[in-house]
Amino acid sequence: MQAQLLPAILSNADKQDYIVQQETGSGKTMSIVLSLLTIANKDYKNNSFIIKRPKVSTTSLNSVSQPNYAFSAPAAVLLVPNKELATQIYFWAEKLSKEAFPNIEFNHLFQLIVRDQDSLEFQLDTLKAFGPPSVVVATPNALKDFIFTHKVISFNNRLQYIFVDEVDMALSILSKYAPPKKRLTRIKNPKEMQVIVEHLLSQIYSKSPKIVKFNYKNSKDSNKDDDDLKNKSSQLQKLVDLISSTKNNKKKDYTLKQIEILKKNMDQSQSFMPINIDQFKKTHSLYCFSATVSKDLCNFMKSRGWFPKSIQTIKNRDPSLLVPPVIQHSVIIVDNLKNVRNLRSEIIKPKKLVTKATSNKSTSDNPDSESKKSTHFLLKSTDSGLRLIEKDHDLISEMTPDGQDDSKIPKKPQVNTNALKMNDHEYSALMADIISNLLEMEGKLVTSAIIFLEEGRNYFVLSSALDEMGIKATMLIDSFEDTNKNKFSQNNVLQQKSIEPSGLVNVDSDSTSKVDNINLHQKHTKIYVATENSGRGIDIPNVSHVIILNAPASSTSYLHMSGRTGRFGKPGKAFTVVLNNNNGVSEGRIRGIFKKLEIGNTPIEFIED
Ligand SMILES: Nc1ncnc2c1ncn2[C@@H]1O[C@H](COP(=O)(O)OP(=O)(O)OP(=O)(O)O)[C@@H](O)[C@H]1O
Repeated sequence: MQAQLLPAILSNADKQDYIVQQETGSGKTMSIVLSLLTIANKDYKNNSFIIKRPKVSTTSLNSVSQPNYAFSAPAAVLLVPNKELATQIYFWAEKLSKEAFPNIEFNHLFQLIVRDQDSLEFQLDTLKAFGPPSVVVATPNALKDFIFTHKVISFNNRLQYIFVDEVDMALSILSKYAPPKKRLTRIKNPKEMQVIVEHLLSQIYSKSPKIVKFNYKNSKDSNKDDDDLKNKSSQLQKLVDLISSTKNNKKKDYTLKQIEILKKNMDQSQSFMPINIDQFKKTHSLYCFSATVSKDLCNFMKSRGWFPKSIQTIKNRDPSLLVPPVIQHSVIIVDNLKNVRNLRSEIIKPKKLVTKATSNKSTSDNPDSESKKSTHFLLKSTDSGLRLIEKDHDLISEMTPDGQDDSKIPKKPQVNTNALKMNDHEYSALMADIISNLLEMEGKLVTSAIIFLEEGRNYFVLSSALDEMGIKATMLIDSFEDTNKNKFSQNNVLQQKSIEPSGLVNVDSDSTSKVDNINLHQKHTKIYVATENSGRGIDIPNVSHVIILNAPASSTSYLHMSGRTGRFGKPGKAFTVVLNNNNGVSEGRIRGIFKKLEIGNTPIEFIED
C-alpha cells in the first residue's frame, strides 16, 4: 500500500484527490508522515530558510522581536480528530526528521496545534517566533482557534496538500435514518472538521488570502449560481425523501414543518453552501484516510464539493480484509454473577482463518472444530471473587443453571437481570476481576494492553479496582498529554504518570504493584485505559492485547478498537467483555458485528502450565 501511495502523493501532477481505505495498522498514518516530511523538506529548500531566517532557540522564544518569514502560510495540513493522534504524529515526524534532516530546525518544518491549556502559550510563541511552518498537524477545533480567535495563522493558495486522517470519525455523518430534526441541527452546526476543510478550500481559491470573519454567511466562495442552487435543493430533497417513507401522518406533518424551517433558513443566509471550486484550476489535493470509509461518507464529501474531479481510491475491495488477519478475537459473556462464559458458537461460524495467530495453545487450525469446543467457562464466581476454573472441572453442570447441553440452550439467554444492575463500583470490581484473570491467563504473552472503557463509566473507579488487583493502569489521554507537556516545558525527564484511586495525580516513574501475585511482569508491561475517541488511530508500540468492555456500538467501533493491536503484521488478541444485562441485546450486537466483519470467535479456555 505504501509503495503505491507514496509515489502517488509525491508526484501528483494532476492534483488528484484520494480516498485511502486500508485495514487498521497497515501503515496509513505512517505514509502521511513520510509524505509530509518529504513535502516539508522540499518546501524548506525551495524557500531558502537558512538565508532568510535566523535560527531561533526555543528557550528564548519571546526575545525574537522581528521574525523574518520566508512565506505567509503553510504548504500542507494534516487534520486528525483527536489530540492524542495529532501529538503522536508530531513526535513521529520529529523523530524521523532528526534522523533524515539533522541540520534543519524542526520548528520550520512542522507545528503541532492542539487544544491543550498547558501548552497553548508555547504553541502560540513557537508560531510567532518561527513563522508559519511548512506543515501543520492539528485538530480542527484547535486550528479554528488559531485562525479565528488568536489570528496567528492563515492559509492561502500556498496550501497544496490537505490530509484528513480518520475521516469517518472526524465527520461522523448521520445515518440515513436520523430524524429530520437531528439532520437540521447538523446542517446548521456542521462538524468542525467539515468547517475547517471547507474554510481551507475557500482560502486556497480566494483572491484575497486575508482571513475572513469566521462566518459562512460571509464566505466569498459562496457561489450563487445554478449549481449551488442545485446543491441546496438536493439537501432538501434528502429530507423530503426521508418523509416519503414515513407512514405516520403526524410525523409527516412534523417533518414537513422542519423542512420549511430549513428552507427558510437557507434562503435567508445562503449558509451551509457546499464549496464550489469547479471554476478554478485545481492547485491542491485532498487525501482522506481511514480503515472505514462508507459509500454514504463518500457521497457526503462529494455533495460538499470536496472532490470536484474524480476521486482516486486505494482500498481493499474484499470486506473480510478489513480486519487484520493477525488479530484473534474472543468474547466473554457475563450472564449473571455466577455465569461467565464464552460466546456460544452455534451461530457464529468463522469464515476466515486466523492465519497468523499468537502462540496461544487454544488456537486451532480448524476454526469449525474449535468452535465446537467453545462451551468452557473461563471464570467462576467464588466468595473471594471471580477465579479461573480448573481445566478438568465439571464444565457441563456449570454451564447453565439446569445443566443443559450448549446446543439446547435457547438463543435468548435466561438472564437474571437484577444480578447485573450494578453501580460503578460493583461494575468496576467485576471488570477488574475479569481483566486481571485474563492478564494472568495470558501471562507473558502480554507485552502491553489497552482497555477500552465503556462510555459513561468512571475511569477513576475502574483504575482503583484494577489497583486493588495489582494492576497500575494509565489513562491513554493523560499519557499523551504528559509527553506533550514535558516536551513543551522543555523537561527532558519523561515521567510516567499514574493516577491514584483518589483521583490525585501521582508522578512515579517506576511504580510497582501493591499486590504482586497478579501480573508479575507489570513492571515491564504498560496497561492503558482508553475511550473509543481518545484511542482512535493511536499506535502504541507492542500492544499485544485489547480488552473492550461491553459490546461496541457498531462494527466500525469494534474494528478500530480491536485494531489497536495486530499492527503492521504483529499478532494480537482482542477480548470483548459483554454484560448480558439487557436480555441478550448486547450479545446479539457483538454477534452481528462479528458476522458483518466476517470474524470468528476464538473461545477461551484455561490452560494449565
Ligand atoms: N514502512 C514501515 N516499516 C515499518 N513499520 C511501519 C511502516 N509503516 C508503518 N509502520 C508501523 O506500523 C504501525 C502501524 O502504522 P500506522 O499507525 O501508520 O497504521 P494505520 O494504517 O494508520 O492504522 P490505523 O488505521 O489504526 O490508524 C506503526 O507502529 C508504524 O510505525
